[in-house]
Amino acid sequence: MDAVIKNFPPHTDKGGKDAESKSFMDKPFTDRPSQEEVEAAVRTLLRWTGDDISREGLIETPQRVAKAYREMFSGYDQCPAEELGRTFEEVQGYNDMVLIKDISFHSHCEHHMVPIIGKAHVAYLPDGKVVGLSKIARVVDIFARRLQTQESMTAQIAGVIQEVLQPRGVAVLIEAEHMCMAMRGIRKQGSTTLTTTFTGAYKQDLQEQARFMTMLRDIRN
Ligand SMILES: Nc1nc2c(ncn2[C@@H]2O[C@H](COP(=O)(O)OP(=O)(O)OP(=O)(O)O)[C@@H](O)[C@H]2O)c(=O)[nH]1
Ligand SMILES: [Zn+2]
Repeated sequence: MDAVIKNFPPHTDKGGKDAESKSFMDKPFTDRPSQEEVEAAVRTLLRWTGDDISREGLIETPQRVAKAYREMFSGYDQCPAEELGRTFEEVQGYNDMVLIKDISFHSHCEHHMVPIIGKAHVAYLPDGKVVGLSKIARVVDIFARRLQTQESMTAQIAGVIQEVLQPRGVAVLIEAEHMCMAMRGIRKQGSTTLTTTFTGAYKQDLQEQARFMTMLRDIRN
């Protein structure tokens, strides 16, 4: 698996503006440690909690955590652009908004590595072709299963859809609760953060933006 990942350009190898703008399209380069190294690191963290790593309930925890991390961070093994590669043109000339709302996701904040739990709402204005609806949700999941800030994730989702599908515009709204603000630190439960990214017509035309927001709101009420 690692060999496959390494065939993709490293995301740190930004040779210029083009390379940077395409960086979200590739699978990030990861130089993964061995299973033994990961399990040792988890044992260190367990000791950091103050618990006894030799007690029965914790013996297999390092192995379980390593497995859970591979699942929760599987987005590093996937290329979001690939998911959008298959499009459909036979849609009877439909070129109005396609809105996929309430795409639930779990991510992890890159500052504290604790969960971000939220929903993404994604709309685009087709330009002659549409993409399978599930593929939009797959793109959300791929970016969610990486270490994130909510701002980056919002921009990445909009960016890859705009770049690969080339619609007239993309609108992304994410609403999420950050556990690093609820479980620790400031400890504010129930506070939600909203972020938006608009491209193309959604950026240029405030009426299109308003239509997106209205459709989200009206469907809810
Ligand atoms: N902008 C942004 N900030 C985030 C996100 N997730 C977490 N944060 C914030 O990242 C900041 C990190 O701040 P630091 O002062 O470096 O770290 P800290 O001492 O743990 O901060 P506190 O959470 O205030 O205790 C915090 O204010 C978090 O609320 C995100 O997705 N976007
Ligand atoms: Zn955080």
